Amino acid sequence: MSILELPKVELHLHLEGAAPPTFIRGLAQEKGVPLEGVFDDDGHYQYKDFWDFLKVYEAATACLQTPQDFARLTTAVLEECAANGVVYAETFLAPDFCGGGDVAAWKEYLHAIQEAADAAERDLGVTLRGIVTAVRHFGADQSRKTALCAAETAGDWVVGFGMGGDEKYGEPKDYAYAFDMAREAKLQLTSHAGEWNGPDEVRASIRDLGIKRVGHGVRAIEDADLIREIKDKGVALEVCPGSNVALGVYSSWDKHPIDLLRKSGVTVSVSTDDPPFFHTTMKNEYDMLNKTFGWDESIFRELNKSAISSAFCSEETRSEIEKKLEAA
Ligand SMILES: O=c1[nH]cnc2c1ncn2[C@@H]1O[C@H](CO)[C@@H](O)[C@H]1O
Repeated sequence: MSILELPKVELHLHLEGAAPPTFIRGLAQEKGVPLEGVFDDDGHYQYKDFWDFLKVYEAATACLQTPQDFARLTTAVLEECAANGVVYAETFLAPDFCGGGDVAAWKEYLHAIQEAADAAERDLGVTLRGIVTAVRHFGADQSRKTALCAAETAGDWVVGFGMGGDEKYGEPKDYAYAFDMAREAKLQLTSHAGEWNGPDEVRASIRDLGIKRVGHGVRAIEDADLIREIKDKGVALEVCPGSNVALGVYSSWDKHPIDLLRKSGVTVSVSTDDPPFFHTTMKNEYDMLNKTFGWDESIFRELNKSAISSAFCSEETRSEIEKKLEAA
């Protein structure tokens, strides 16, 4: 089987960040929302660096205003996932963009998102689960509101709690209260770390937030003790190589540490992060990993098996997806 056609598991996907540009432009036009500076002349998302990317991301998200808009977004994103052979995805959902952290409003948005996801599972064969996500640069107070939204909707579908955004803002321990609240609600935990900051950020996030997965985490490669700790604790890294190259964390694919991380025995998975922003897809990630590091079918099969084993879903869902992976 061609590696591009393999069934795939994707654990690190921001829902708004996966919005196709045509979808955002259509919605902005419908609602009369100006989108200055969001797109270049060719209609692609444009940004100067990571911090500008965060601003453009938030500007594009401004035209997503109702639960129905998020339902349509979910459908558009899952169509892309299915076209790339993704059979299971976990997506970051930010209550900040879905009612501003108000629990009642969040429940309405979530209901709409879940309905669209159920339809896509039925029609396209792609299973989605949600990770409610705080945005770090919105601050620790806001992260508590987000954690309350997460705790109030924790269950079979909202399976995790996480944090994304600017890791140069504050410190992991500032967000410990939010992560504690989520843990008490039986949510599984992940946080972005070691994308822009170095190994100490990953170490502090594992220690102070009790996370079992790290978003990116790639800069852990700079510290052999940390690599040992990550393996000992069974922490898995959600690696997004195309994102890291597009944003300039690494200057080219051949400088990316994913192959070294895998060879050192760290559990890694592969995701697209915010695919249209980074001109990537899951098929493109596989293609580039194959071309750059010679990853073959057996490595990709191994990768997907270990990704589903570190997924946050129920055991029942996990074994259904495992069957799908084995059947192909
Ligand atoms: O590549 C990334 N690195 C760090 N944070 C990100 C990235 N992509 C998106 N977000 C953050 O996630 C939030 C929504 O889930 C976005 O608001 C953005 O701050």
